[in-house]
Amino acid sequence: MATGRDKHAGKSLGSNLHARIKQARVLMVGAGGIGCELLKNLVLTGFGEIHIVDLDTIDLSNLNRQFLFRNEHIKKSKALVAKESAGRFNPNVKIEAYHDNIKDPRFNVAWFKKFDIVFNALDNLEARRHVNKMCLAADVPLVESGTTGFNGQVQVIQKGKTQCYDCTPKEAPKSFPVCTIRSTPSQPIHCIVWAKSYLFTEIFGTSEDDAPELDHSEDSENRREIENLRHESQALKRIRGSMGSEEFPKLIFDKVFKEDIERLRSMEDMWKTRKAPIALDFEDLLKALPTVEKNIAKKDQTAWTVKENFAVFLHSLRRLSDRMQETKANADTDNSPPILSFDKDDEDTLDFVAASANLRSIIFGIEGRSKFDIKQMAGNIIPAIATTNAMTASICVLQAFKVMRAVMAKDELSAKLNETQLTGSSEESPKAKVEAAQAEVKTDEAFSQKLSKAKMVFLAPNGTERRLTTEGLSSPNASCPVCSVAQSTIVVDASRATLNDLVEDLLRLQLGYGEEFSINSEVGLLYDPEEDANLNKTFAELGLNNDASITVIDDADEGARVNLVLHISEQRMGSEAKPIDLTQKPEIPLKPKAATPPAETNGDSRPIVTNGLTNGATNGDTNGIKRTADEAGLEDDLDKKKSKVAATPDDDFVIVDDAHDGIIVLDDD
Ligand SMILES: Nc1ncnc2c1ncn2[C@@H]1O[C@H](COP(=O)(O)OP(=O)(O)OP(=O)(O)O)[C@@H](O)[C@H]1O
Ligand SMILES: [Zn+2]
Repeated sequence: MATGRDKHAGKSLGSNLHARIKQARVLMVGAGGIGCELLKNLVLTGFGEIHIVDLDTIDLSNLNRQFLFRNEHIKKSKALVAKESAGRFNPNVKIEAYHDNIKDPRFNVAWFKKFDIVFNALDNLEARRHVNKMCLAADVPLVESGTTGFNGQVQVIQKGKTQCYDCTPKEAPKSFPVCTIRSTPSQPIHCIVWAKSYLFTEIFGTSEDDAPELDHSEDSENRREIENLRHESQALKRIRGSMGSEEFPKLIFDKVFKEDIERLRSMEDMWKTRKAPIALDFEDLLKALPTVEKNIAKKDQTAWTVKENFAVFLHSLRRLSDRMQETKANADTDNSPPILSFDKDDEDTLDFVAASANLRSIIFGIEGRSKFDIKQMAGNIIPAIATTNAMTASICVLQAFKVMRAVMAKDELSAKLNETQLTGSSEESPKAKVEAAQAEVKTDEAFSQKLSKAKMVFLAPNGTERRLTTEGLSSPNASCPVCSVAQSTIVVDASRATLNDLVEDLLRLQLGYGEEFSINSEVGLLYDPEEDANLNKTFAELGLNNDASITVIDDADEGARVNLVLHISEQRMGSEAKPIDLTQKPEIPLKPKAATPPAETNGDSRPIVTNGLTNGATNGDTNGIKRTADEAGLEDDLDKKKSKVAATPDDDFVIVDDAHDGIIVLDDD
């Protein structure tokens, strides 16, 4: 029976679920904006054992919303400080913290299997995808979440039952064609990307070729200009050599704000339907310099005039050049040449990018932006909102309750099954076997039925009918390259087994693969019919060690099977034993014939959230009319809850403010 600190949680959840939660072992990946809120919720609800992984240290800019962190924690590990701060809320909870990347090999499939449930509180696509894969491989439920500004999203993922994170394609971060940026800007963002990813990097960094914002694909419009632009960059690089000299600022200025502009302007075709750019004059602006306020760079809320931008440009260029010269002087001669990189929180780099972007905007007749706005745009900052994070984190926990109910249903039936087996006459009897199979099906059904109460939840800005909207969980996408795959484990003696053993013995002979297939590892292609250079290399030579996985892609024209993921378990085997073998022969279904139509794309690293009305319309909540209890799956517990809210709460939540014991059960239908 729940007492003391557990009383309310115990009453809200019902004693069975509450007791199970106390036994639960959970993993939380990411201890940032959502993570801090989530950890507090998990600890206060009474989840028994919580493991936290975060690779980062605390930054000043985290403190406004990551409330487990204080000034004195800056530069310390997020995971360790989060553990320390949240641990004080409930001494009964065991917390383990790891200051590490979740992709580290020590967090392998066996390690993931230890958890009843995993929560993602991450900020990037790559890590989200990795955890998604690990949870699929370990068959552990995952609660995935993300926020952007006022938008939030929570998704429950369970192998074989629901869509996984990769069932819907995700868009790569937004990029711009290189010609828009370099030749025909029309919006402030184009000039900001130019200043940050081209001008700044050409003068102080490595080449622009690496900038993700620039799309170098040579379509018909791009191709014409790209060659010229290469010449321009090379000329700029030559000027870079004169950094530190008196004439350096003028050389740069004349190059990018005068000569390049005049060259562009001379291409008359380009300006038939666009306003032609007007070059700036260094000497004219220099004359106006004495009239510019000294601390203009500090005024970050208003758009500066042309002479103010010029002043900030000159001043920041000098500061950055001095920094470069200084690093160069102190640099070890063996090391690669010093570079600076743009950082929105580095005042010198921000001033330079803001002033250069605005000067270019003026040239192209585009509206200038304040330094404050440019900081947001150049840093790709969508303001993180503490309230959105808090609401999203609480929805994660509400969804986790539903997952835990499903887990309980599974536990219960498995326990019964074990009992029957123990008391049964003979384990080998056909009757016992049939009973065991039936019980397994029943367990799976009970699990699925409970899990189907979980929802995909969207948090959208005001102005829609409801701030929170939900959608039932969809079944896995049959063509998903990540979850609609067959999986198996292979035991490998890495020093003896070659790729050829895998191809010939295991895949062709044992699993019946034909000629057309390829094998990929995390680092890329290992084998296909044209790429046989690795065949004689051993697993050890190919860097395929314990816990690595490889994917076999069947490319047969007819009857191709779904991708096969093979997890490697390294073992030393005697020289007479096969150096590579399957632990169990996997069933590999055929690929579905018709591809499912592409689902809605889901934004960049954090999910873009569909707006509330759309969701409402697709999930039966048409025009804000509330679904009936039956539609919402509440049929049998609505009455129970009305009479006595917390005594035996079962599946869904309805808002019932019970005057007798003051407990509010939340509506998340
Ligand atoms: N591969 C990873 N392994 C472990 N932790 C990760 C990994 N990738 C990201 N994280 C962590 O996920 C958290 C995400 O939190 P959040 O979105 O609030 O970002 P932030 O860096 O704290 O803030 P902001 O990006 O807004 O400045 C961060 O603490 C980050 O360190
Ligand atoms: Zn999937």
